Amino acid sequence: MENLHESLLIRNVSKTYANGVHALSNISLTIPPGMYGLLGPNGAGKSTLMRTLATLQEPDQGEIFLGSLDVVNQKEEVRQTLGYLPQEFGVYPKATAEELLDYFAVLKGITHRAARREVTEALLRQTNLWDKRKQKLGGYSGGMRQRFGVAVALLGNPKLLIVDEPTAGLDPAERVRFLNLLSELGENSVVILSTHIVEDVSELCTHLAIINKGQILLEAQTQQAVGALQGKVWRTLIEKNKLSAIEQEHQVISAKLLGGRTLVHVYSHINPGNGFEQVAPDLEDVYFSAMTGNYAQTCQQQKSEEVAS
Ligand SMILES: Nc1ncnc2c1ncn2[C@@H]1O[C@H](COP(=O)(O)OP(=O)(O)OP(=O)(O)O)[C@@H](O)[C@H]1O
Repeated sequence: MENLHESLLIRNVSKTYANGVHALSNISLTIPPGMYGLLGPNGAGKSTLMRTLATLQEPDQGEIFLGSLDVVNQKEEVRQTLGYLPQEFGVYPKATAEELLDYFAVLKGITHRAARREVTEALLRQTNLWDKRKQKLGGYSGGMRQRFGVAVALLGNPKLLIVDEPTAGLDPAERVRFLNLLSELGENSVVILSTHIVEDVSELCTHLAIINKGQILLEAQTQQAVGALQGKVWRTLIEKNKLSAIEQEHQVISAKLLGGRTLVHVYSHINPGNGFEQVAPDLEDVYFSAMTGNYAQTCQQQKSEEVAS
């Protein structure tokens, strides 16, 4: 069993906005220490959940516990141990990284000057910004700004670190640097990475949840989720105009352009024939299978096979 007294427990959380959008419908998740991926398309409800966990908005109903802390009713205590890197992270362009981090450290309650110098130096080194500490933030690249955001979020050694869509807009090299930084973060705190980019989760997160239209479609260990599709994913490369025929005959997981043709992945318990070949499943197959409802079918089938044996 996971370490529940260090975990983040989300129980039956719902949120409906004034315009009637059900952003979260009865969400329950158990998030253990370590890297956890919350994966879903635009509008799925990820930011609503992240802002709720970050005590910036309230759910209509439900409970959230970080260890023994009640996140909904003990906001101040939670904020003492929370790091949050929002989707839009604004910085003061005229301040240097060193100045602004020092300022945020004061706000976080690190009032002793020597202690503050030690903490800010350690964080600027950890985020690989030490050499750029005297540069104004207005001149930082997107990736450097995101890493500075992590330095701010890590002030005070948070037990809960929330990172909302961090790699959107980063170039490939900056993205890799940023993901490497996240992967080095302690295993003792809960780190939630909210994203619509499947590779971010597959490269980093031991556990994940897939969310769509305010509902959790899947909550699993990443490796196990991929393993459950073993032997059930088949691919073929076709001309684009054959896709609708394939869609009528098979359960299509995904279809994407590859060198002018269309690479199709389908879900099937048996060899679909017709030039399909079996392919080792990956997290993208899990994601699209969950989105199309095929993943739930896999789990149902596995359960009935277990009962039968
Ligand atoms: N303040 C708000 N008022 C009304 N509706 C909102 C508000 N914030 C979000 N929504 C709606 O709630 C749903 C979930 O939005 P949310 O931003 O949580 O999703 P998301 O998964 O983070 O998507 P994105 O990646 O596009 O930010 C969407 O339909 C969105 O339009």
